[in-house]
Amino acid sequence: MARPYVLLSAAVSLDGFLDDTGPERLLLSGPEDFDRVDEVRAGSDAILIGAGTLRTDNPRLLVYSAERRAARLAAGLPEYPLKVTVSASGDLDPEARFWHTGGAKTVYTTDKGARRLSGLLPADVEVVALGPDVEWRAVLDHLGDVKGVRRLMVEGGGSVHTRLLQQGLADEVQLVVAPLFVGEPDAPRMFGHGAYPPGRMRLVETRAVGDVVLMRYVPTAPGAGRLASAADRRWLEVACELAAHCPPSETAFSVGAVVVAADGTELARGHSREGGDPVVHAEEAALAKLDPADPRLASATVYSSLEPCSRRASRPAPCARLIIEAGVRRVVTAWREPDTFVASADGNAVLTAAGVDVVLLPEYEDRAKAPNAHLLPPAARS
Ligand SMILES: NC(=O)C1=CN([C@@H]2O[C@H](COP(=O)(O)OP(=O)(O)OC[C@H]3O[C@@H](n4cnc5c(N)ncnc54)[C@H](OP(=O)(O)O)[C@@H]3O)[C@@H](O)[C@H]2O)C=CC1
Ligand SMILES: Nc1c(N[C@@H]2O[C@H](COP(=O)(O)O)[C@@H](O)[C@H]2O)[nH]c(=O)[nH]c1=O
Repeated sequence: MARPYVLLSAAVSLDGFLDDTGPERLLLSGPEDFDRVDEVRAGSDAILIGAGTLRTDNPRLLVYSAERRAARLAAGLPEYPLKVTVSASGDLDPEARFWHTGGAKTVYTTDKGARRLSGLLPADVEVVALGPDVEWRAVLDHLGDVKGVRRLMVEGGGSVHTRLLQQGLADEVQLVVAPLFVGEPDAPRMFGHGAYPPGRMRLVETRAVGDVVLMRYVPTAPGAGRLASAADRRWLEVACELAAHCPPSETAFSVGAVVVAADGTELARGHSREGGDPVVHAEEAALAKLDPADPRLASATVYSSLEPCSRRASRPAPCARLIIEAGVRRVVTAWREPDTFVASADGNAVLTAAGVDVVLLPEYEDRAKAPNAHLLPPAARS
């Protein structure tokens, strides 16, 4: 399962609105920013909007620069990214410009919505019925697994942005603030009410683009239970990067680990053989940096590039036990331990039996394996 990277993109007024209540679409971006948006579109495999935006804005959602379209073709990509919309009701105007411009189009809808749309839309539009409801995880899984979308740009509107962020499914927010006011209480906002991931997002870039300011944020708060969030993927990537920086060894794995509080604060990180200790494991090194009485451990997540060990010769306590004793209730890992040093390692099962939620994200397995390729038989290296 390879879910796409999900980038939320929008422009808001200084008082936080996405649009006004007038009949015309409010242009918040200036020419320079619309050109930047065009560039982001050209770098995406698909562009998604909610049915509300389709009905209100009647957008085309094209890549307007001929050079960018030519570059896509030269790279072996379709001239235009796939256009995607999501509608529970199936209340979509077949005359809308969305259907009659650009390249391929897909609609995600309910079984009921699909019945309503049957025979209405142009024949080349794919209608995907996802059951009684449209679950965002199902949409993203279908886009990744079936449509081969790796990078998805979401261009609103407010309901779609809100749901994706609240469900922990947004990998990045690109928000532009435009120097004007809307001042209408009923105008749509970028984000609505409800429960958002806790804590602070991480600011990764600010840039003036003409008279607007672009801010790029990435999520930090781990997911909950056995469902993986976008932030989980980012932290697991950090663990895999740490694994790549371990002192090399012929007799032990290179592993990276990060301990992250529920609000997205990094509590500690560690890697194999850290600090000149030839046998220390990544999770052990990270947990050793924390006060065992730290109250944040009970709701923290441990990210480890390799399944935590359940048996070891070098030290009495395996990492699965250290994690359980630390009071941590959630572990995210990329790679099940192979039989290289221990037969039938079962750290994930030990953790699960102790009530810890274990999330395995096999799409990161190759990254976790990379610094360990010399320890694996050729067939198991990727
Ligand atoms: N300034 C900017 O950058 C942008 C501004 N906008 C503005 O935003 C406004 C539109 O926002 P909004 O009204 O919130 O509409 P949205 O575009 O967010 O679409 C909401 C609709 O999407 C469908 N939908 C969303 N989630 C689901 C789900 N889980 N299951 C099923 N269907 C789902 C529903 O369609 P259905 O009702 O058919 O069931 C729902 O009504 C417009 O005024 C537009 O101009 C939009 C984009 C960018
Ligand atoms: N108004 C607004 C945006 N609106 C987005 O652009 C879509 C229309 O694109 P197009 O069909 O190419 O004209 C529209 O439906 C909505 O998703 N985007 C922005 O970056 N800045 C803006 O100020």
